[in-house]
Amino acid sequence: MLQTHAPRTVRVPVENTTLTITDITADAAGLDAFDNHERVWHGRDTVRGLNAIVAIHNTALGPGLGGTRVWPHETFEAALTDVLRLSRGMTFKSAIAGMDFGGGKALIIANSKTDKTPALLEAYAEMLAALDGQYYTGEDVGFTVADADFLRARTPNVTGTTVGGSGNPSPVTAHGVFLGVKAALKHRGIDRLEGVHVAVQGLGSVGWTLCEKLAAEGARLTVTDIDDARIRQAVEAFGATGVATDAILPVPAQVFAPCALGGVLSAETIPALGAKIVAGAANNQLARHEDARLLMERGVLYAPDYVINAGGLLNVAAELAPGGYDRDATMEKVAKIPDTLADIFRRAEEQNRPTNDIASEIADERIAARR
Ligand SMILES: NC(=O)c1ccc[n+]([C@@H]2O[C@H](COP(=O)([O-])OP(=O)(O)OC[C@H]3O[C@@H](n4cnc5c(N)ncnc54)[C@H](O)[C@@H]3O)[C@@H](O)[C@H]2O)c1
Repeated sequence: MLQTHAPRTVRVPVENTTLTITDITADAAGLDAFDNHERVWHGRDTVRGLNAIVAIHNTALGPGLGGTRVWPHETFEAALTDVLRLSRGMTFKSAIAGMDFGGGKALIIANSKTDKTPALLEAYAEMLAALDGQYYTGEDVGFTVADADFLRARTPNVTGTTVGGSGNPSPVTAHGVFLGVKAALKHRGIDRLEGVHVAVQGLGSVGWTLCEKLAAEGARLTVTDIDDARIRQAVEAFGATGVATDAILPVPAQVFAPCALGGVLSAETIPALGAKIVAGAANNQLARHEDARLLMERGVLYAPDYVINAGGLLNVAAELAPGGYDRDATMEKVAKIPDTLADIFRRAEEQNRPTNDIASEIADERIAARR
């Protein structure tokens, strides 16, 4: 297993570069989302257009591992809040999946369709290299396998590459979510997908593959995306019903599968939720941890996001294991996601507590044991 590199001062600015990397941990500590992050770095290169944050939450179990998101947040504070919440989630995701990695995440503030130039990625590769093993990255929203390969040719701290063999993590994430949807239905006494109505929000890499799997077993789909073309494709491919983005939450489906961005379930939106199960891929589905209690009080079974969507992380982490990527061994680990969920659902019910309380307790115990 990899050696943990404690966060420390990075050797930047590197000679002959326009990149600067600043430790902004103290600034980040002022935000609600900070939650004792070990280190937060800001990489800036005005010449090459890089404006990136790398957040390292907790390295008790190993170096920070988490994808790079490319998203054009309107303010730096919004970006920082997003990356801090995502990074913290990675700590829990790794811990509960039994992995020897810590929580980390990166966010490049940019539009992935228009701003993600080779020069920007070059600068980002320099930033990752300078962090020298504190943080390993991979795909997330707006960051593709091709981007990962581009970085991997310049720095070793990159997973989810064709070079390392694991490639795109999204199909593996989707498979884990699919198994998780079934586990949630099973907990509610439903043993087959045929005729089950699932509302899917977001038809990107994960959401689309999830729809394929659900449709193949006879589920009835209602779908949405901000991209109308994607909705039309899903209507054609799966016989799905397409709805506007603001109409997905109230759909009276059995399962709501959020597969877009985070924060969709909040005190404001939960009263409108039509489904009695929430099981999807998106990270940080709840606006606040406490919102899981609102779901529980409404009789909604919530599959904690970082438990159900751990497939992709298991897949990319396998690239870093001794001996390299082993697909069969990885899929065996993914196949345990429904067991973990079933255990969480059972304990939550017995103790009359929200499922995410139980999940974070299990993760905390593992981190504390290592300390
Ligand atoms: N890709 C993975 O392996 C992986 C692993 C774990 C978690 N996740 C999480 O799952 C989610 C989806 O990831 P992805 O890789 O499929 O991303 P993606 O970028 O391929 O897809 C996201 C989709 O959501 C759509 N979308 C954005 N905002 C929307 C809105 N308000 N309403 C409806 N649709 C909207 C986008 O148009 C896009 O089609 C993200 O939250 C990501 O962090 C992904």
